[in-house]
Amino acid sequence: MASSILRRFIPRKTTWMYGQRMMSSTIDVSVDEQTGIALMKMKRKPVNSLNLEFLQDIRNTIVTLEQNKKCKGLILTSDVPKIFSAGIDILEMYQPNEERLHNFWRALQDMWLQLYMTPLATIAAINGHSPAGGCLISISCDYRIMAPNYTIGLNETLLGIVAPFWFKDAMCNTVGYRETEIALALGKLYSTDEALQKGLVDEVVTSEQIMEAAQRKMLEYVKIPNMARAMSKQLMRQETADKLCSTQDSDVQNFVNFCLQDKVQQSLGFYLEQLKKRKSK
Ligand SMILES: CC/C=C\C/C=C\CCCC/C=C/C(=O)SCCNC(=O)CCNC(=O)[C@H](O)C(C)(C)COP(=O)(O)OP(=O)(O)OC[C@H]1O[C@@H](n2cnc3c(N)ncnc32)[C@H](O)[C@@H]1OP(=O)(O)O
Repeated sequence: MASSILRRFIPRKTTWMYGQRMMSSTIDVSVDEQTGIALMKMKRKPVNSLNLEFLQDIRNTIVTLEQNKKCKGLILTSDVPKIFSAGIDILEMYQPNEERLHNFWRALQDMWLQLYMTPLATIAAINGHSPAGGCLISISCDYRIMAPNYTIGLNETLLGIVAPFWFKDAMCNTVGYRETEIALALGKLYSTDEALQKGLVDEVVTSEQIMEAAQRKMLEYVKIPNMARAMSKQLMRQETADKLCSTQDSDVQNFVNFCLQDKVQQSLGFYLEQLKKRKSK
């Protein structure tokens, strides 16, 4: 179902499959062939930040699961305590190698297109903080369950950078135009309760209950006739995905030009310093 455009790039082969288990250094995946449900745990320590190779691994895993005839649904969660994903690895954008920067953004686009449009049913079990790119992964799933006392949102402006149009579109599709406008301007990180209230997440359960809740909800999804469910998702999302598909090259170039500006580099350097200072307090 994912359009042929999404399959133009062959992902790196760094994920190994042992029967119903797939492993890479950053991802652990198991598939329950009885239920058709796969569980993907992100484990790029310390904070599941998204660098080039991790993004390729995530996409590669989704492609492999799509090819598994027995797999119908995917639950995404984190193996890192208290952090779902800290978003993009800021070190990919700070003082970058230009060629790698191109490849990095392309990998982010490709991962997003694969996840957003996958015919698999997807549930994010958000068991930790989920800023920026972490929020993007969450809102690209079909359903979100979050544990209490964490934060989620598109906080890019706090770093002196701007969420690209496709982050904005995915957010708008989730919480609506006005809420997105406010959220992006303020770089708003929502508490779990606020996120539930605004519809950024669909359900809140304790950390202890989150996997069970995700499994329960996923059983509802995989019970629906597969093709009908996948086509209804395509109906809702294709237009948004096509907007990026038709402008991928210029989006990479805009990102690279934006990142290489002195002002942006200064902001990123400052933000990284703040992160380190906060830690030493
Ligand atoms: C014209 C426009 C065109 C195109 C668009 C232009 C621009 C592009 C925009 C790109 C979109 C960006 C998306 C993003 O995802 S940006 C990243 C945003 N992420 C964050 O702001 C999160 C920052 N991190 C935190 O808030 C905390 O770390 C967190 C996740 C709450 C965890 O807290 P804690 O458990 O206390 O852990 P530490 O803070 O001590 O962190 C441990 C360790 O990890 C480092 N780190 C944290 N986050 C990141 C990160 N995102 N990237 C890289 N490194 C990170 C942190 O510095 C610590 O490092 P140390 O070496 O000190 O151990």
